[in-house]
Amino acid sequence: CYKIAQISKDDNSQLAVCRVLLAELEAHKDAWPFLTPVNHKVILGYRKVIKRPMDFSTIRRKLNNNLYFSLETFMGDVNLVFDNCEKFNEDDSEIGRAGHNMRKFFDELLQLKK
Ligand SMILES: Cn1cc(C(=O)NCCN2CCCC2)ccc1=O
Repeated sequence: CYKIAQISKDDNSQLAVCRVLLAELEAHKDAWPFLTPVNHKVILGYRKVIKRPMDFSTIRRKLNNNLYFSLETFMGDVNLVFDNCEKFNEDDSEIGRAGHNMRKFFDELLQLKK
């Protein structure tokens, strides 16, 4: 029984870390391109180019619906946001730079939480 309790406690503490990390990402000044899903009706070509769209509001919903089982699965979706951004935007563009800044910020957050 103790072992089962121990596993679930770790998951809960890991998920608590995910909530803190997501709140810090959402609060960053360069988070604006990533707060809501990219509107592919407005951003031409996005649906064709980006096979797995992801954004912070979707991550928030998945976290609230208990769809992340570990810090690793949460990190997979956060990195997907930044990988999509690099694929679709020039590095030397406002959104491209925001994506690089946010990825650096996230990597630094993870170092602190270790
Ligand atoms: C991540 N990403 C975002 C966009 C974008 O334009 N987002 C809308 C941003 N607007 C700001 C106020 C309302 C919405 C385009 C390409 C892309 O890769």
